[in-house]
Amino acid sequence: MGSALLSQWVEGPEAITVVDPAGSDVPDGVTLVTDRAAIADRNFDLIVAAVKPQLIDDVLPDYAAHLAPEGYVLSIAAGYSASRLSKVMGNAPVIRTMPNLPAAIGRGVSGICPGPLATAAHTEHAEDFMRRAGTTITVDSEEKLDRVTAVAGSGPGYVFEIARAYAEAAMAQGFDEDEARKMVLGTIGGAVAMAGEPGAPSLEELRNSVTSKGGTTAAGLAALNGDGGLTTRLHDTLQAAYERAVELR
Ligand SMILES: NC(=O)C1=CN([C@@H]2O[C@H](COP(=O)(O)OP(=O)(O)OC[C@H]3O[C@@H](n4cnc5c(N)ncnc54)[C@H](OP(=O)(O)O)[C@@H]3O)[C@@H](O)[C@H]2O)C=CC1
Ligand SMILES: O=C(O)[C@@H]1CCC=N1
Repeated sequence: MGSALLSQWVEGPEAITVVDPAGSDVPDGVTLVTDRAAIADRNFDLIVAAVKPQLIDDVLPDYAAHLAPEGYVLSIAAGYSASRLSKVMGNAPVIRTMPNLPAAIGRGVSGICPGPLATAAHTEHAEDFMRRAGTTITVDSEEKLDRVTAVAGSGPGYVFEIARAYAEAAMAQGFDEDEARKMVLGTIGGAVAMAGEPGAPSLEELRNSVTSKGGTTAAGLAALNGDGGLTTRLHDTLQAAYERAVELR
């Protein structure tokens, strides 16, 4: 996820340093450091915590001394609370954000939640910074951010899985993989773009506009969600993701 954001942030004017012991590829213009000793005497206006939540306690304390006096920490980690991170970073100002993977093409959706000691200026900076990777929604509690995580952070995973299953079903109808992918992604992309047009009807109205009485869509929809099973499954999906975020706090 860090690389996805980096691909957009690199277009801006800031000098960016990535610390990655594995030495992964970084875009031109970004400084890669594999050993923290290389930045021993440097301070940063912003430190982005982009490791897995389970690694924060081990990794982040080493960076507390590298935060500039007016700086803040921006965490993209799921669940891990801002107050816990602030303590780990020597009582630093923290803002949590929850991006999602289409940030890689500037089409992400990022929740933002100011944490302990974050000033209005920090929040404004975080909003501007995350807007470079797509749209943002600022929420006033971490509880809400963990729900953004369930809906949007993990969301591309659900969408890719739904598209994969849809394509698999298309292949069972006799199409090859390329044909199935073209039809499924074209259909999803076209429908989503139509629903996103300014002044578009509600999602329910749009669904109804495809559904001729006694026709093929009605037959398909009855099988898809006639018993409400899909709706229940999606409620369960978001709840499970939210509960996992709570476990990671
Ligand atoms: N994936 C997603 O769609 C989203 C992820 N997130 C959050 O982003 C964070 C990263 O997740 P994700 O990108 O999926 O995980 P990845 O494992 O792909 O990325 C984590 C990166 O951190 C590197 N790393 C490991 N140890 C260190 C260290 N000591 N110092 C610096 N870098 C280190 C890893 O290197 P190596 O691979 O060599 O171990 C890896 O490149 C998580 O906190 C997650 O909750 C948030 C929103 C969406
Ligand atoms: O699966 C995860 O934990 C991360 C956070 C949201 C998306 N991916």
